[in-house]
Amino acid sequence: MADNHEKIATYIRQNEKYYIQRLAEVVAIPSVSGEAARRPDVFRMGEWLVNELKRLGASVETRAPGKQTLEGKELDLPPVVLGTYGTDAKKKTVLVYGHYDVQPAFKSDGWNTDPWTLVEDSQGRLLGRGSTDDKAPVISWLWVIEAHQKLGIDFPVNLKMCFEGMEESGSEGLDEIIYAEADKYFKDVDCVCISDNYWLGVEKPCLTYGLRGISYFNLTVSGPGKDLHSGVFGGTVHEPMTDLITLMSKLVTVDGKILVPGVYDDVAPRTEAEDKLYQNLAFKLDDIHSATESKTTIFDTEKEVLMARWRNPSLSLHGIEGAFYSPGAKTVIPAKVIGKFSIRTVPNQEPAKITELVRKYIESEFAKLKSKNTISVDCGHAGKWWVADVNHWNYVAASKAVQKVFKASPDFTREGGSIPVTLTFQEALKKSVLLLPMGKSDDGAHSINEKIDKRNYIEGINLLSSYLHEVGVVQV
Ligand SMILES: C[C@H](N)C(=O)N[C@@H](Cc1c[nH]cn1)C(=O)O
Ligand SMILES: [Zn+2]
Ligand SMILES: [Zn+2]
Repeated sequence: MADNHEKIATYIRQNEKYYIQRLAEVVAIPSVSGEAARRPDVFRMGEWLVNELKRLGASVETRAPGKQTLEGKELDLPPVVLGTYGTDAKKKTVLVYGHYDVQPAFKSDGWNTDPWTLVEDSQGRLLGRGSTDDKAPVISWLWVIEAHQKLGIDFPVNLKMCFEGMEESGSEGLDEIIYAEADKYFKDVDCVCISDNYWLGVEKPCLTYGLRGISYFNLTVSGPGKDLHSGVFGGTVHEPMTDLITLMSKLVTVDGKILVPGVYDDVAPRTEAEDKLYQNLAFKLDDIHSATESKTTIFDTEKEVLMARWRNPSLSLHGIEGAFYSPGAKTVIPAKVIGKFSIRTVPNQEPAKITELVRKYIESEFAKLKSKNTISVDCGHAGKWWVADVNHWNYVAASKAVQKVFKASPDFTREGGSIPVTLTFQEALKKSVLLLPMGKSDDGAHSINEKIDKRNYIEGINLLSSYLHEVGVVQV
């Protein structure tokens, strides 16, 4: 196996240009799940995966998750792509998951280059929307298959792949498919691996065993029957924006404390064992300063920053639909505005309870305004937090793979982001789920100038391959 590891690693390094060119191909497909106009591109990206899987000899099935209403239009949800490579009863079966949709991106947001054209800069960074989240990790599974074929090396496991196109928009319909297929398509799965998050810092690889959940809210304030002239009607009507901004200002303090009563009640108390976890991690305040390109952190110690990210809930205000936001000076009173905010949830918070607390609080604050406008509060999508057992052989195998590829033992980390399907896999399949990130903390996922470092991409392919080989030799 040692020889195979070296052979594969050498082959992958030699084919760096090919892998970059293939990444450029998929970055050029603007598969934004959150924009109705981009839905055909999400489908196109799904088809790209289907075709590549077929080219590599995998058997491919798709599942249609149904329909959704977005921007007033009824749209088909993009397919869940299911690929199977190998069905040898003597081998372990590894299920890998990733998503082929991406966050929106506009050059005018502040990108230095066109978000849909992969650009390699002088520092070896591969810039483009979806480069790190999650296109490079998803296609890397394909390159692992291809490298084995080119080298004539026996594939170490049976691989089942599940790629979805709605992760950035709440994974609509996916849970139902996983539960329905638990005893069918996913029947023989022994463990699950997801590559869709980031190293804690920029130097050291990590394995991730926990995620926060997310409850995403829409707070709608409606008033006049149409947008109004502020010179004619300003001061005469209750303005939806004024109500909305008043309500949104009551959700969270400037230092991140959530103001919704009861929201902290179910947060798990800290333990001594947990306190020790924060020691000796490869994480410095400089890492968050470079990742945020600022020194705007609320906390001044690494431990407080990590606790805020991993084990405490947070509430972020994201935007206002219907508000005037363009350059210029339009003197409008918007008739209806929708405030968007989300709460990242942690053990042992329950999404249903969080929704009720938020609704009750906003309604009581709105009543105090004595406005004649109307409001509605709804939770657009919610996914639960997840924590895994790091002593499982799945983690041991991944740890050995990291050691082989990076000559370092990984940190064990939790993550502030959310991948709700992680918990679904754990609960529906009753198997260990591992997060094996490829990218770094400063990759700028969801932000402008998103990138993955060339080294992380290329060695990431190696890492996924080594991980499969380590799983292949596990005796249980
Ligand atoms: C961690 C993962 N790569 C990610 O970015 N997840 C998103 C999921 C999401 C949920 N609602 C919208 N997007 C995230 O954590 O924001
Ligand atoms: Zn992602
Ligand atoms: Zn994402």
